[in-house]
Amino acid sequence: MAPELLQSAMKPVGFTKPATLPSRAYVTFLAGNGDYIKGVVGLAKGLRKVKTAYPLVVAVLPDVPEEHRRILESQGCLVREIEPVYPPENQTQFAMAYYVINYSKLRIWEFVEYSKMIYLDGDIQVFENIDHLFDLPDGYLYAVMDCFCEKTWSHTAQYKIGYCQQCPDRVKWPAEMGQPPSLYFNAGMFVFEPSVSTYHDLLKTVKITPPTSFAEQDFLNMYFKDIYKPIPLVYNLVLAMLWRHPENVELDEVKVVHYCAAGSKPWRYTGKEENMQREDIKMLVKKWWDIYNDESLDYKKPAGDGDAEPVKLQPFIAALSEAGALQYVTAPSAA
Ligand SMILES: O=c1ccn([C@@H]2O[C@H](COP(=O)(O)OP(=O)(O)O)[C@@H](O)[C@H]2O)c(=O)[nH]1
Ligand SMILES: OC[C@H]1O[C@H](O[C@@H]2[C@@H](O)[C@H](O)[C@@H](O)[C@H](O)[C@@H]2O)[C@H](O)[C@@H](O)[C@H]1O
Ligand SMILES: [Mn+2]
Repeated sequence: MAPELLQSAMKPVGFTKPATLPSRAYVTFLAGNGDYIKGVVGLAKGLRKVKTAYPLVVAVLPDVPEEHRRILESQGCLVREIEPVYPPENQTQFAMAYYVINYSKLRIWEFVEYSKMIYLDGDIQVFENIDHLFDLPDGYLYAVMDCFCEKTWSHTAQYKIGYCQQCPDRVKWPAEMGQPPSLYFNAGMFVFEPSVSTYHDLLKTVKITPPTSFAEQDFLNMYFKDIYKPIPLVYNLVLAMLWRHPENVELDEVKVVHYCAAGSKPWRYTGKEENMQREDIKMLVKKWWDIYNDESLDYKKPAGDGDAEPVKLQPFIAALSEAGALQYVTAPSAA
């Protein structure tokens, strides 16, 4: 090999990382300048604790302040700004007034640099690794079935007759009311495949779909009705299941907890609302705080992350020096 070639071969070349992006990622959604940032930081640390192999993308609305975005980046999150999505003008009373902003979740279908993503609400915590869900067969949307028993459902026919898909035999769906409702998922957690065509069709459809009380959750259930596949509730424990369907819950088996019951958001927990003094709720809120407060789970930028990774030259240099090799100079470290 010509000397000058040898020379260049010995510099710690800018060993660029492979161009391929991870084709899988977790994604969550953050709006406003309020305290949901704590939920997302907790989620980022929880995913790190379970040693997920994939990054966490945070889709942020323009109203998320720079300071919060920096906090998320300091926790290793990939922050992506999205534009809001508004439902058509409507007189609908959403179950919670702020649900209108949740339509903006639909923007995550445009994150097509990822072939498959797992969406998680910011009020979710992952206590056991669920990376295996990325290996579920393509072509479906996977999510956990919701429960219709909370007061938030009091406007619905199923609530009025006491029907819930979690226990379809307790109160059977009356034949005179036609078919029972299709299986309905909680939109706080789902496995999906970003797609430009689906994204555009979602946005086109949302513009002509009258909004309903559970906002984008109702919309997503309607839109994906034919490809929705239920997965076990261990992947998204909607807390109300603990008092509405305890027979369906094996708490020790639960991998993902969704703090969606009124008063259960750990970062603003007071214990005053109904069911919030339950021992299992207090235990789950403490589990969330233990992760949130664990500094050992803070993101540590890998040494030389993002810089050129010097090629390991020592063995090569040793061999050359034995062969009475030419004088050489190593380039300064990139660090
Ligand atoms: O002020 C808000 C309200 C909601 N969210 C995001 O929207 C998700 C859905 O709202 P929420 O979890 O409160 O609905 P729930 O599951 O409690 O019905 C949250 O988890 C957050 O990721 C947010 O970032 N800021
Ligand atoms: O915007 C609508 C929201 O609807 C869902 O929350 C509901 C649902 O879980 C009900 O079953 C509960 O009774 C209720 O408490 C809870 O808020 C999703 O968790 C959330 O991500 C979001 O889609
Ligand atoms: Mn939620």
